[in-house]
Amino acid sequence: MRYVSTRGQAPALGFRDVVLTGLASDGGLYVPEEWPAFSPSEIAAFAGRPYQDVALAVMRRFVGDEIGEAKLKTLIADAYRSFPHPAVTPLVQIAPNHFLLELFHGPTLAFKDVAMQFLAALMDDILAERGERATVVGATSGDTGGAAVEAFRGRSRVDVAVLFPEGRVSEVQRRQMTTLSEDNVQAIAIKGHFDDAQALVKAMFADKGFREEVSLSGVNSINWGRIAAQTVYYFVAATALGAPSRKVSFTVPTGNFGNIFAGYVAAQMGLPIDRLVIATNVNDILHRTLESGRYEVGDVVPTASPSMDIQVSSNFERLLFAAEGRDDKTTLRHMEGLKQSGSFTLEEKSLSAIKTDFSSGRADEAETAETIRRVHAQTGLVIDPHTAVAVSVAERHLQPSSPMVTLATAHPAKFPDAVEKASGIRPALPERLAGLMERKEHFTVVPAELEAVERQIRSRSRAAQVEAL
Ligand SMILES: Cc1ncc(COP(=O)(O)O)c(C=O)c1O
Ligand SMILES: N[C@@H](CCOP(=O)(O)O)C(=O)O
Repeated sequence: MRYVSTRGQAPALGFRDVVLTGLASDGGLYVPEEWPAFSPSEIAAFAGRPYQDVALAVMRRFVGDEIGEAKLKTLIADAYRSFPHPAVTPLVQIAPNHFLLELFHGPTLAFKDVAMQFLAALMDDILAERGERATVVGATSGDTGGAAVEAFRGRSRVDVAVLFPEGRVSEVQRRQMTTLSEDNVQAIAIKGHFDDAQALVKAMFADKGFREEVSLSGVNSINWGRIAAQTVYYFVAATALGAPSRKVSFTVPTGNFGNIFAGYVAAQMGLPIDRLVIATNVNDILHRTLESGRYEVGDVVPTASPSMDIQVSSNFERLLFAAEGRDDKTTLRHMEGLKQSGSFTLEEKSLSAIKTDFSSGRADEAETAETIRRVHAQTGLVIDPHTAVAVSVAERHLQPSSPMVTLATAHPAKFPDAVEKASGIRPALPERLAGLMERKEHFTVVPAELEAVERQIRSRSRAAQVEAL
C-alpha cells in the first residue's frame, strides 16, 4: 500500500513513513494510492466481533505488509486497554431509528483517544525499530491536545508539544494539557484562535530546516494514521445495526473534517453508508460550502462547542482531491487560492460528487442548548455540546429507510458550565480523573508567531539536542 500527496509534489510513501511524516513535504495530505476494499461477506463477518478484531482487520488494509500481524495485534490490544468500556465505542439508542455512538470512553473523554492511543504506540514502535526520535506537534481547539499529551506522556522517543488558543478551551480541556509532570510534554498557549495554531503547525512543516532539526511529526488528523484508526468505529457501528444488508447513515459534529472523512473512507472501502451528515455550529464554513459551492473562510466565533470553532478545515482537502477525480493540480490550485484570498469555488461536478455522499446542517447556540435539555428530559442522558450540535442536525435528517448514528464525540463533564446552563445538571468527571481540577498547571504563553513557537519547541526537543551534538 502506497500513499500519495493531494498536491502531487511529494514522494509517494509507505504506511510507516506516512505516519512519521505527518504532513506531506509539498503541504498536501497523504491518501492511499487506491482505496482498499472489503467484500460484503467480509464486512458482514465484523458483526458482533470485539472492537479490537475489527480494528485489526481494517488496519491491516492500510498497513499492507509493513507491520506483521502479530505486532499490529499487540499495538491494538495495548491501545484499547485504556478504554474501560468493554465495547470500546458502545451504541446507545435515543429515539426510534436514532443511535448515539459513544466515542468518549477513552482516557481523556473525547473521540480523539480512539486514534491517538493507537497512533502513539505505533509511532513509538516505529521509532524504536529505527533507533530514531521525533518531536510531535499538534494544534488543538481543546481535545486533540489532551489526547496527544496523554498518549505520548513518558514515551522515551517522542517529545510532544500542543498549541492551544489561550482562553478558548474549557477549563477541563486546558487542565488535561497543562497538569502533566512528564518532561517530554509541553503545552503552549498561543495568542490567537485554533486556525492560527493550525497555520503555525503547517508553517513548521514548511520550514525544512526546523522540520529536520527537531525530526518533526504531527498528530492532528492531517496525519493519515489518525484517519485510518477512526474508520474502524464506522464498521463496528454499522455492522451492529445490520450492515451490509442495510445502509446506515451517520451525523458527525464537524470541525477539521477528520472524523467524518474517516466515514467517507469506510464507504469507499465498501461499507454501505446512506448519508454522511456534516453538523456544524455557527462556525459553519462546511455547511455553507455544501449549500453554495464556495469555500469561504470567515471569522472564528467562540461557542459552547469550542472544539468545533474552526474555519479552515484541513481534511476537506482530502475530500476535494477525491471529488476532483484525484486531480492533484486542481487541488493545489484551490489550496493556493485559499491561501491567497481565503476562498475558492468548487467545480460543479466536484460539488455534485460531494453531495452524492454528504448532507449538512448547522445548529446555533440556542438550538444546541435546547437539544442538551431535551435529550436529557426525554432519555435521561446528558450529552455534551458537540454531540448536541450533531443530534440537532441529525434530527432533521432522520429517515425510516436507514438507522441514523450520531457520533457522541466528548463526555459532558469536559464542558460542565455549558451543560449545566442548558440542562441544570452539572456532570461530574469520572473517578479516574479525580484531582484534575486541583493539580498544578504548567504552560507557556507565546504570540502566534512562527519564530517564537519554534524557539519554544526547540528548547525542549531532545531530537534537536541530539542533532546539535
Ligand atoms: C468533541 C469534538 N467534537 C467534534 C470535533 C470535530 O471533529 P473533526 O475535527 O474531526 O471534524 C472535535 C474536534 O476535532 C471535537 O473535539
Ligand atoms: N477539534 C480538534 C481540532 C484538531 O482536530 P484534529 O482532529 O485535526 O486533530 C481539537 O479538539 O483539538
